[in-house]
Amino acid sequence: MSNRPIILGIVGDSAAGKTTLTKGIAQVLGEENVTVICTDDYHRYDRTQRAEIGITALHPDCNYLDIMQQHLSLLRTGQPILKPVYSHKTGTFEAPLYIKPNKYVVVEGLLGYSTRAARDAYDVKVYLAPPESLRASWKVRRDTAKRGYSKEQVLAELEKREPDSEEFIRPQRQWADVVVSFYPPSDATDGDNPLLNVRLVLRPTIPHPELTQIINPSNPKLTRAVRLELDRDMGKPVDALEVDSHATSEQVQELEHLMCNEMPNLKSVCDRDSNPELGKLVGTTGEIIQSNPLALTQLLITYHMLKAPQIRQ
Ligand SMILES: Nc1ncnc2c1ncn2[C@@H]1O[C@H](COP(=O)(O)OP(=O)(O)OP(=O)(O)O)[C@@H](O)[C@H]1O
Ligand SMILES: O=C(CO)[C@H](O)[C@H](O)COP(=O)(O)O
Repeated sequence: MSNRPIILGIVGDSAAGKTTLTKGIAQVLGEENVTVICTDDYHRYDRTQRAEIGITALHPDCNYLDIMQQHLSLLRTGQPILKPVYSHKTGTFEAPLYIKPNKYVVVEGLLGYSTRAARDAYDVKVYLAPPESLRASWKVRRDTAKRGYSKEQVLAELEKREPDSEEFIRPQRQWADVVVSFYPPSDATDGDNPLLNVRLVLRPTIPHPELTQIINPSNPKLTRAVRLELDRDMGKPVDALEVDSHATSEQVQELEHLMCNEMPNLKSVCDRDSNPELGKLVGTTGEIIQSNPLALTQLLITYHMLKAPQIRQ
């Protein structure tokens, strides 16, 4: 089918930032063009049952991965699904939802790359890997504010989940085309809420924008806060692009133009005036923060979504 939806996967551990990044991408692509699927809806057991059985939500046996896989295959060919619904508010299941895929589908969750058939459904695969200490602080803040847990409960849950994180979640990093790690700068002074840098691991599994100009020493202005280097990730050679939080808008825009000039469709996205939400984040006290590393991450992923129709079989 030539005009099937383009499917983006965003996988990572709990509170790694999947929903936050998904919202940013959907905003850039136009909410009306995007169907968002959270794979938490494929949990096999509700919260009480999980506690009784002594299984964590991260374990493959705790999820209907076969049904998730079937649904991904249906969405890939543009067909509708009847999706289960899990509520984080109540910890129980609600009535299923009829979902017809839009032009773009973003599938975010814990175990999206855990089977070969599921992995085959995506056009672009992203894995989120913040440092564990940052993820823990995000999880404490989010679960106490929005999911009705105490700080002690969240910390105990993180400890209980660690073996499953190690066995089932983190190995999925190897399947990603892009690994995104937001991290605090080494000289961060802003308590637990510093503006974050980003490191983007670019695997040669999809064609990335031509960015080698960045490592050209004739452009030293760009190399300070924006760096591209050759590296290894899980033993395999990769490019690693780093953008510091103090990169100026001018520096970031130079990088953006390298991407945007290659992709005519992306030009309208790159225009900050028509996309004022690019890189915007809600801070701890509800304040709006502008993050250039986030803006660039959103743009790179959007680049791949827009480019996917040109390279799909
Ligand atoms: N790029 C970021 N910069 C700053 N804070 C972030 C960023 N991404 C996520 N956070 C913080 O981390 C919290 C958890 O993020 P989010 O809800 O997106 O995680 P998730 O991976 O979708 O979690 P879950 O799988 O448990 O639903 C957010 O409420 C936000 O406070
Ligand atoms: O890791 C998670 C992903 O969001 C959740 O904790 C998991 O979905 C279980 O949900 P709950 O915390 O509501 O019991």
